[in-house]
Amino acid sequence: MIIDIIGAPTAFGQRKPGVALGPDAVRFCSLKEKLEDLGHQVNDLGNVKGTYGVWAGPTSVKDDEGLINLKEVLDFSKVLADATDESIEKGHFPFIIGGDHSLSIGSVAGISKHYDNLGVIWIDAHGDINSSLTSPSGNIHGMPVGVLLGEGNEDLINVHGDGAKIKHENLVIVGARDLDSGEKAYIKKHNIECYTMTDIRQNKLSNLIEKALEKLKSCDAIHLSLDVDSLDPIEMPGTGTKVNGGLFLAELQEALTTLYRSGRLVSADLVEVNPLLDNGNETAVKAAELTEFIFGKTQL
Ligand SMILES: NC(=[NH2+])NCCC[C@H](N)C(=O)O
Ligand SMILES: [Mn+2]
Ligand SMILES: [Mn+2]
Repeated sequence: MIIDIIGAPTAFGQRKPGVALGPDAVRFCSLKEKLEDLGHQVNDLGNVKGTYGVWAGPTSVKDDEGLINLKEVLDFSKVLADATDESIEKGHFPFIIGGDHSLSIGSVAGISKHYDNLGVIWIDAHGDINSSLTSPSGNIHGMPVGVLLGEGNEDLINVHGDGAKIKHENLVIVGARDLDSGEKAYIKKHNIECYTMTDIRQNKLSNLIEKALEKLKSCDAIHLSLDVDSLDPIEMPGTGTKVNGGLFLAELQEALTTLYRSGRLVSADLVEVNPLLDNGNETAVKAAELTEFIFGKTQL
């Protein structure tokens, strides 16, 4: 396939410095060469730039709805949506490296324009399914799934086309272990497919990915959104909202192999690598290794 690497160095969706350095930290792990070795053609499109630069900084402000850095997130989302839309339009596979998880508002908006029934597999310790009404923090990186489902701030919902970008039945959350009370209620109310860490320990991750693919069988394409905090902090120390009791690298590699073999992925985000919180560059190195499995690496 033809892969477009799109760096999305946004930090506006949260309040810890460093996550905007994620795209370069991952790309510097010979990412392009690694994917070329797997037989793909790879275009590194560099980093997307919003009007407000990359640093949220201490000037972050809450608006009336309690959202932090709304205008910056909105601006970045629009620019990124144009980039992913264009990549899909060309028949390429956009691979977006973050940056914080608010970037998925834009990346998925651009991709979803091309499909009637885009499925999303969201691998994350968190649900990211808050809205301004339920968010405990005001950080928009805790809200992208909510926004994509059509909840919360209208301007965010209407990025790159009016209204919701995905349907409740086309979403599967995997690896959840730190859901806010409003998120738990929302997931139950809308009957959203959600595999917690307990489910994963009882059933095995790759089996649950098979189940997710079955659940999404009527989708015309699938987008993967991979938050590195889905992995245990022992594996991924360099990320801003760590939660103990997470995935191990080997089981996620196996699950990504299952996803790759399905042939149904059309796009993916890899988010929340923060080099300033890392041990050396360990998290970015492992993120680059995981990326190889998204694109078909085998161990034999
Ligand atoms: N993409 C992430 N790391 N999200 C963390 C969200 C944490 C918390 N649920 C919040 O809404 O503030
Ligand atoms: Mn997330
Ligand atoms: Mn997370």
